[in-house]
Amino acid sequence: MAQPSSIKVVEVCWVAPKPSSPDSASPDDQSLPLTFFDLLWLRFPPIQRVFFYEISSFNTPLFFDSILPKLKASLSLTLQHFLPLAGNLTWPQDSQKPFLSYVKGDTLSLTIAESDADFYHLVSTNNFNIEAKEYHPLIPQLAVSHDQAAVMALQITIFPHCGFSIGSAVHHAALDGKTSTSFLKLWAYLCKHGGLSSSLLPEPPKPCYDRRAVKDPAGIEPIYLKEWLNAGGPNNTSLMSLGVKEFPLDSIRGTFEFTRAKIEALRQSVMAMMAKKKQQDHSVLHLSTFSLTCAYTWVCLVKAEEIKAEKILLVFSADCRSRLDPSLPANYFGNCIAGRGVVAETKGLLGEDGLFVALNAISESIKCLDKTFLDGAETWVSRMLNALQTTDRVHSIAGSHTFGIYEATDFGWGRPTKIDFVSIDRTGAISFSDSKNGAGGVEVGLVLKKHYMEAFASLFARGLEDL
Ligand SMILES: CC(C)(COP(=O)(O)OP(=O)(O)OC[C@H]1O[C@@H](n2cnc3c(N)ncnc32)[C@H](O)[C@@H]1OP(=O)(O)O)[C@@H](O)C(=O)NCCC(=O)NCCSC(=O)CC(=O)O
Repeated sequence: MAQPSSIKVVEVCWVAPKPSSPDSASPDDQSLPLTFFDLLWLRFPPIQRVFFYEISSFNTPLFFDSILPKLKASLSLTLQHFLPLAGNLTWPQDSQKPFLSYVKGDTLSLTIAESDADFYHLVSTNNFNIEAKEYHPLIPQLAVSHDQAAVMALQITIFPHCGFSIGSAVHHAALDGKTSTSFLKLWAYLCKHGGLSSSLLPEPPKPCYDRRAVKDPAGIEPIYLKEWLNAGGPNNTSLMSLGVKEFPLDSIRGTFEFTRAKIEALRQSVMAMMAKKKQQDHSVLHLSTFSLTCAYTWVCLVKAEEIKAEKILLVFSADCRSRLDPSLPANYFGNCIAGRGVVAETKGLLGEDGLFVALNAISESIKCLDKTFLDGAETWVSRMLNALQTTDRVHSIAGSHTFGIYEATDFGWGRPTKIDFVSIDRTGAISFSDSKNGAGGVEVGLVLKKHYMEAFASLFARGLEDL
């Protein structure tokens, strides 16, 4: 394990969105209602991520004289298009429901810190000795009170002679993974290209704030509001996060890669398995990159954790932007995801055909998505609140390999050396992203107790070797 390290806050900056014209002092106020997709996450703790950048000629004067001014100026320009991120989620006493609000003068909190931790230890991927808590000092606090919560906070941490990290904390009621990734993509693009459009690379799209297209004929919104108002006391309009189970303190982080070749080999082996079983209709399984990598990871995890329960639940999100009728644009700002619960018998997952069992369950859920993605949506908040109170292990997926996060977060000093989903140590989720090594690979991240991580690592590697 690493030596204890210390972190020093150098400065807390308040970054304002850049005015759209030199004459205006700051952008106009903006208020945005929450849809039922947003309200689902109202009292969910922040989503936390960290991005590490290694720079060969890095030194502290270079950071303060050149890198930081560019990061700040491009952040201010990006916020011009993402005003709610500089604002707050608020629930005034006289308002029936909370909403997002940006008012003139609102700013985003950007903390600048310096760490003496071993950068190379923090970015290592195959030693399985990064304690989950070692990333916590790299993440800023998101200011939350009963009636107001910051939407986003950022922290840039310098590692002298090595590079820096960018840590983010984001309120999930304001935006989902697709929108938060689009913010990072635009920030990185504007920083790299000095705020100018590049003729070679198109500028990432700006967000769309039109919420009229999100229809709620089933009246899900009042159901969610009632659930939240009754959570933790009657008529409770508090925005404070509800207690989430902490993961054991001795948990460690692990990152695992599926190369494109291994994903293909996995697909071929499943098809061969199906042929052997004389199930000629290959179309019954949805053999996408996601379902294959998700099923494989799930089976390894159930085996590694020696799950004893009779059945085990896996929850993943489906992006509904293109699934709604009429559809929402891909750049729709906010939340537009539906939770999908998949249940499988633990015995089946642990058996010889475990991968097949997992794939079957995941495929079924994905195949009927277009018709049923909002079925049971009225119970999502109550189910989430129940899940918070049970001790049962639920496996879930955070992020998506389709977001292309490694590829699009080069701020001008190269792609990230490592990206991690810090908050999975609280949620116990499996994080998904594109692979650091690119080429169509997928990276999954986990936080587990050390002996489970070692078991998982061995199962993961052995299974792929055998393909
Ligand atoms: C439900 C799904 C997971 C199912 O994924 P699948 O890949 O199995 O299924 P799919 O129908 O999307 O795609 C099937 C195959 O078609 C391809 N495909 C799909 N759409 C395509 C398009 N428009 N053009 C070209 N190809 C396309 C896919 O690449 C895949 O091929 P191939 O086999 O090559 O792959 C996904 O559709 C989805 O919604 N993903 C986004 C989930 C998400 O938003 N997560 C973040 C939650 S928020 C969160 O977690 C917090 C945070 O991140 O901050």
